[in-house]
Amino acid sequence: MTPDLMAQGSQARRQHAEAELARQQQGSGGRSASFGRLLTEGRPDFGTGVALYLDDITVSFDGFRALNGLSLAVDVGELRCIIGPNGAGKTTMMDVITGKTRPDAGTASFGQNIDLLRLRESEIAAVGIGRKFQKPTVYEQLTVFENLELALAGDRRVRAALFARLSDAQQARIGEVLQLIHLLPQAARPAGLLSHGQKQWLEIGMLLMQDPKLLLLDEPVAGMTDEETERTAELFLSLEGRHSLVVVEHDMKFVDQLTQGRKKVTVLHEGSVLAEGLLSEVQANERVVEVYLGR
Ligand SMILES: Nc1ncnc2c1ncn2[C@@H]1O[C@H](COP(=O)(O)OP(=O)(O)OP(=O)(O)O)[C@@H](O)[C@H]1O
Repeated sequence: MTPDLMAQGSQARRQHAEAELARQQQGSGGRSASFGRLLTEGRPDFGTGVALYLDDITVSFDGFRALNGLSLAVDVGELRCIIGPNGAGKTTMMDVITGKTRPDAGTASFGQNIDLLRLRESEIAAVGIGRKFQKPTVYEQLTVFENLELALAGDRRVRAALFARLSDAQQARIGEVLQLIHLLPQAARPAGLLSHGQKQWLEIGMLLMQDPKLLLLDEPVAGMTDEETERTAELFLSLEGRHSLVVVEHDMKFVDQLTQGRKKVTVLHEGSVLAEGLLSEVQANERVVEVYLGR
């Protein structure tokens, strides 16, 4: 291509871009509307008040249905506890939401616009879904503060994150999270010296550094003392509203602390929802009692 043609081409592109921008500013539809959608791609639209929506999800492992027509909706800011006997499909459900397992059928969306089944695991984390596994995975040699600092980098590139200078806003955010997870006095301690419960809080803090809109927590109080369990309930209650939380848990005392006698609990069994309602209601449900007692 001659320099003249190149210049004409770049001028034409600039004119096209300017015209596109002008059309957008006038609020006209057509191409500008789709251009607008392109720009907001990746941000969940919570306009309907629903954060997570699973519909008729089926996952089979060698013909065995770990999830069998599972449908579930979690509202924006809601704290939802999921209970169910061993093998009910709770972990598989988390795996589907985070892109680790692809279902054979069904739909899964984040907000009303993000199709989770089309995204990779890293993309799902990037749109605002954080997952906490049962076992804490913190950097034992690094201090509590450094662990949170690393989490700011998102992809946990250790060297790059530790050598980058923190802005005032980032330092303030780390301070806020330290306070929230009750680890401010431990900020300079190596994470390896923390108790099991404190490590769990630190990992939750690391997730919070990314400000996820939805947090998935798998048996967060397993192995904690009663006091640590109570503090964890307080922490989750303080997150409710600002984040949606899905908590998979076997400890009914903890579920009771979280639901405060007024929040909905979901019972999974054999890969689908067996019952939904207040904890007292589902505990009185005969079918729920049967599956827990294995009759
Ligand atoms: N990769 C896999 N291959 C074969 N079967 C699997 C696989 N993953 C899960 N399953 C089976 O699917 C069913 C649901 O498992 P899942 O781990 O989701 O249950 P769960 O409710 O999380 O159980 P738990 O409370 O014991 O953690 C179980 O019967 C399990 O053995």
